[in-house]
Amino acid sequence: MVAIADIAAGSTIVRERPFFVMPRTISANSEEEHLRIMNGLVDFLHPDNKRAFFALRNSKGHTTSSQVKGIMDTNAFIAGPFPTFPAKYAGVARDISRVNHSCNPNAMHSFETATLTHVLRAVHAIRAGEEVTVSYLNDQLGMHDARQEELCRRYLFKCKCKSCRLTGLARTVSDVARMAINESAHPVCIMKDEAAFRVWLANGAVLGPSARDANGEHPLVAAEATWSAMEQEGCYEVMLWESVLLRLVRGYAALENEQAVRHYATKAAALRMAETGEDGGWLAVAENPRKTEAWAGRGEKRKV
Ligand SMILES: C[S@@+](CC[C@H](N)C(=O)[O-])C[C@H]1O[C@@H](n2cnc3c(N)ncnc32)[C@H](O)[C@@H]1O
Repeated sequence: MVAIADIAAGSTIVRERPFFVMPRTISANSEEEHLRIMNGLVDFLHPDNKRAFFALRNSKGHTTSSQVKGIMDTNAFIAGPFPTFPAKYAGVARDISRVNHSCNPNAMHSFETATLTHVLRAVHAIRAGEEVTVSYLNDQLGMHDARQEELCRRYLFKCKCKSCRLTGLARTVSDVARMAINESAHPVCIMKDEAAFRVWLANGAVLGPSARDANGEHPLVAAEATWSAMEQEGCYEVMLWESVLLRLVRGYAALENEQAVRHYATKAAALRMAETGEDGGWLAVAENPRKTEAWAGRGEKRKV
């Protein structure tokens, strides 16, 4: 899929009802039952949709028991969750199923249970003519060889994305950056960084911008390094990105750096929009940094 116009960060690229949605597994050891249901659902499609379904790529070829299964295994995306049945669901769609994979993707898709639609949104600004990509990986923070192994095992292709085409030192730099993001995303690490940041923030008005935190680091320099690694690799780890951006916004608000607060709050708004379709209150912060709690906190400290 290629963008035919410039697309703003966080905005919707495609919103699409899947041909159908079904549980990814029916129950253990019931491959036959699963196949029977899948074939039944395809038979039931409107002829136009059935043609479009069979026009989708089948990368599994003869390695699967049927063409329908091969197409599903190649193209299905996660759907749900649905409140009625606690299983993982998969959906397949005419356009969204055409989106190629990148280990440094510029879009992400989510599923709206209320409207039964797949939504594809931009993670950052995409220019007209650029390919729109998502990640197929379970572990996007894996290093080059691990990513290639997962894509080859699950989808039988050798990834040719920008990150996978890196060689030599550039590949090592990318692998090391992903490893660092992975470490920062560990819940213990997030909690430790947050605790150190809080101490720094509490003393912020006294310590000033060059102060070190309880870890011996400047918390904003550390958070900025993590954020720039995430941007470089296109890996916005769910557990991590919001805590890092929140730290940057609060920290720069404490230092009364309006431009930096705007910058990071705008990034957070776009990522929240890409994930959920809502900005999570980040746009209000970007519009008025002086109204944030951390800004007021520093003012209060000064009066003491
Ligand atoms: C869901 S389909 C994507 C749409 C497909 N390119 C098409 O033409 O319909 C997935 C298949 O596209 C190809 N593909 C997707 N991303 C790729 C990538 N980064 N590098 C190489 N092939 C890729 C692989 O053959 C993969 O099995």
